[in-house]
Amino acid sequence: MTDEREMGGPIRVGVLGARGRMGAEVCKAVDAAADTTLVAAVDQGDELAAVADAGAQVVVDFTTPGVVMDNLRWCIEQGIHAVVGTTGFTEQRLDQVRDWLAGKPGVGVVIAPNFGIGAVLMMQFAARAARHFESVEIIEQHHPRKLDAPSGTATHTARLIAAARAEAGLGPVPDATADEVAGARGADIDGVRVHAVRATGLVAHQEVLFGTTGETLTIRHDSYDRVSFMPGVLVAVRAVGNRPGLTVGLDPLLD
Ligand SMILES: NC(=O)C1=CN([C@@H]2O[C@H](COP(=O)(O)OP(=O)(O)OC[C@H]3O[C@@H](n4cnc5c(N)ncnc54)[C@H](OP(=O)(O)O)[C@@H]3O)[C@@H](O)[C@H]2O)C=CC1
Ligand SMILES: O=C(O)C1=N[C@H](C(=O)O)C[C@H](O)C1
Repeated sequence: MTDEREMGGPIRVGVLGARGRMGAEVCKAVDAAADTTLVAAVDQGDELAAVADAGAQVVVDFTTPGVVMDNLRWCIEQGIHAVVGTTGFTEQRLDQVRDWLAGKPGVGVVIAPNFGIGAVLMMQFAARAARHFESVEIIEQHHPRKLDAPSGTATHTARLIAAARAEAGLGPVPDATADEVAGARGADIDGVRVHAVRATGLVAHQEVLFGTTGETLTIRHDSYDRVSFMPGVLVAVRAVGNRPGLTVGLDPLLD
C-alpha cells in the first residue's frame, strides 16, 4: 500500500459505481483536480481487480447498500484506502468494517452519509439544537430513483439527535397518536420520526423541525446538484491515506 507522499504524485483514485449518478460526477471531479488522477472506473459487471491492476491508492465507492460491504472487504484486503458514500451503514456494519481494518493496520476508510459541506453543518446544528426542544421530526426529500428510505443522512441525523436528547435527559417526543394508518407518522429511528418524500425534480433535501412551547426551529439543507458533494469527496480522498482505521462522517476532516 502507498499513499501520495510515498509516490510523490497525484493520488491515484479508482471509482466504484462509476456509471451511476454520483460515480460519474466523482470521476469528473477526480479528473479535474490537480492533485488526484482517475486510474480506474468500475461499474456493475466489471472486475474489481481492475482497480488494483491500475495501482489505485484510494477507492471511492458510490454503489448500492447490497454490494458495498463486499467492495469494502476487498479494498481492505488489497490494502487500498476507501472513501464510501454508499448508504446502509448500520452499527453492525461499521463494527464489521472495524474488524476487517484491525487486520490491516495502515489502511484508512472514510464512510460519510453525506459529503455536502452544508449537509454536514445541518447535522451538526441539529445535534446542537436537539437538547433545547421537546419535539423533533425529520423530513427528507429525494429524487424518485433513490433505492433506500429513509436516507442515510436522515438516519444519521436521527441517531445524533437521539444521542443528544438522551444526554440531556429528555424523554420521548410527545405524541398522543392512538389510531394510526401505517406509515402516517413516518419511520421511528431511535425515537425520532423520519418522513421520506420522493418526487421528480428533487435531488437531496432535508428539514429538521424542532418544537417547544411557543416556537419552532427549522434547519434545512438543499443539494440542488450532485456537484455539491464533490468538495467533500475530495477532502476525504486527500485525507484518507493519513487516517488509518475507520472515520465515520466528514466532521473530523473539516475541523
Ligand atoms: N454520501 C453522500 O454524500 C451521497 C451518497 N449517495 C449514496 O450513494 C449511493 C449511490 O447513489 P447514486 O449514484 O444516486 O446511485 P446510482 O444507482 O445512480 O449508482 C450506483 C451505481 O453502482 C453500480 N453498481 C451496482 N453494483 C455494483 C458493483 N458490484 N460494482 C460496481 N458498481 C456497481 C450501479 O450499476 P447498475 O445501475 O447497473 O446496478 C450504478 O451504476 C446510494 O447509496 C446513495 O444513497 C448519494 C449521493 C450523495
Ligand atoms: O441517494 C441520494 O441521492 C443521496 N443519498 C445520501 C443519503 O441517503 O443520505 C446522501 C444524499 O441525501 C443524497
